[in-house]
Amino acid sequence: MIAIEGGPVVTAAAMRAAEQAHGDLTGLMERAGRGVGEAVRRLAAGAEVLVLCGPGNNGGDGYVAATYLRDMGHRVRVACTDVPRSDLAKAAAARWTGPVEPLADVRSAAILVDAVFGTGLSRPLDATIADPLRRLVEAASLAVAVDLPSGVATDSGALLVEDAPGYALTLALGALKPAHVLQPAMRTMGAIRLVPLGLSAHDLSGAVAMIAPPRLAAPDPDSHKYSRGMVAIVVGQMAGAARLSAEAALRSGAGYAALYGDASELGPAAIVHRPLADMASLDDPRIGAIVIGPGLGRDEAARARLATLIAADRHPLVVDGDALHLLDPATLPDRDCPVILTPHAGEFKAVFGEGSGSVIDRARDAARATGAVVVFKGATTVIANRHRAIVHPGGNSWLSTAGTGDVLTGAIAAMLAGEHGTPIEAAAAGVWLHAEAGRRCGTSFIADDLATALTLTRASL
Ligand SMILES: NC(=O)C1=CN([C@@H]2O[C@H](COP(=O)(O)OP(=O)(O)OC[C@H]3O[C@@H](n4cnc5c(N)ncnc54)[C@H](OP(=O)(O)O)[C@@H]3O)[C@@H](O)[C@H]2O)[C@@H](O)CC1
Ligand SMILES: Nc1ncnc2c1ncn2[C@@H]1O[C@H](COP(=O)(O)OP(=O)(O)O)[C@@H](O)[C@H]1O
Ligand SMILES: [K+]
Repeated sequence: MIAIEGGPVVTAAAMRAAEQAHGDLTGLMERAGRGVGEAVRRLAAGAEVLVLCGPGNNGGDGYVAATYLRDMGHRVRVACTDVPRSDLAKAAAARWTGPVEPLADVRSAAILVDAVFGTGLSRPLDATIADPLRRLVEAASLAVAVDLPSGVATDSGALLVEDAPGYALTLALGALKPAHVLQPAMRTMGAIRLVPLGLSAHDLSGAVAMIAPPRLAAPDPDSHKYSRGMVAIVVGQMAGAARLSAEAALRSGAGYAALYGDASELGPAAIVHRPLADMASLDDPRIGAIVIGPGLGRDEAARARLATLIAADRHPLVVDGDALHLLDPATLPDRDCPVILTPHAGEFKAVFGEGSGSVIDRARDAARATGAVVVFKGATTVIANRHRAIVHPGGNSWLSTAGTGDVLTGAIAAMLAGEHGTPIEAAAAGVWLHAEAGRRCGTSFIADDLATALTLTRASL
């Protein structure tokens, strides 16, 4: 089992293609089943294991794992939902010489290994499988899913079973699949670990990757406040939101954060306040990124300011909150300066409509249509540009409190202004810092605490 940070996230079809490109299908199943067997053996500590096998290759992995456990002298029983149907599963089942019990009334065991369905699940589970599976998972003291919990749709993360039971551990085979990073599937999986199968990075070269911690260097010895990145924030009707973004930008490492507009002088004294008589005030070439949207309001003045900034095309932009409701996405593709859009689900729908597929698919489609970096926020956050996507599978659900999105906007703007990588890398760095600050904040914190925590989060890198 190896770390999964930065690794690929691969759809069912791409996984099958990688398997074909590899060629040695028997070898892959051997490695998968053995990897599962080794992990289960370590965790089972001698307790009896029940392996449930389905008709396809997921079931084949189960037969290989059961055979390995038996050969190691472990107490193991096998039950099946159906006879093996794929050639690989037939060959694997033939090497299991013990009894195979029918699923319906099989006795539970302390350790349950679910190898019923993996990436080949094609429709909802019917009750003849779902009911005994749920009973056995719930009766086990440790339930382990092989590749995916049976009942989880690989590419969308949807649940194709009612009252899906919860597993302690899911052993992803070869690579993570979208369901390993998407809700509601993820909440049923317990800890997720990867069993490497030796598939080449080239064969797995999906365009979607798990987020990894950013590499953020300390300021150069000769750095000054502007070289560290200057962030300008357009203030609208609710100045508090803009202040949160400004504080987050500074605590993420920006050297200078200025609020442009009518803001009260509340908040950290380090935040600079400037009037916004006309948009020419934002022509300052030292500005590295402009934030527009947090607390902006949706009146005509706000709409005009956004349109002016987009048309001017003079600075990188981070467009959030209210500005997303005022945005005409058709104005984006021809810009030279990067644009990062940070919608939550409601804002995403307002700009791009419902879209189709998973949040990964929808974010990628939006990025392709606009040329912008799209940060689709939610329990899982997807950061996409025209060519690739980076997924943050969330973490602390206490982030669901007002103002945390404004903090994220500031963190992303700081990374963009500080030129921490390409725009998609800057956006991903901001998302990572924000989530890690959220993890450090624990429970029932407020957005102000989250902004404060960014300083120590940055220090941890
Ligand atoms: N890719 C790789 O690199 C590697 C992949 N490996 C493993 O292969 C797994 C994928 O195997 P797979 O393609 O055979 O699909 P799998 O999940 O076993 O199910 C297909 C079977 O289930 C059936 N079926 C489907 N839904 C059903 C339902 N609701 N109710 C009832 N039946 C249903 C379906 O029947 P059908 O839809 O045709 O009627 C078919 O018979 C993957 O997750 C991993 O574990 C590793 O071994 C090695 C490396
Ligand atoms: N359940 C959750 N789990 C993890 N992160 C979450 C959850 N809910 C919200 N977040 C994160 O919190 C932030 C909320 O942003 P947003 O909805 O724009 O809030 P606001 O508009 O109040 O600032 C986003 O970064 C989002 O990814
Ligand atoms: K499974």
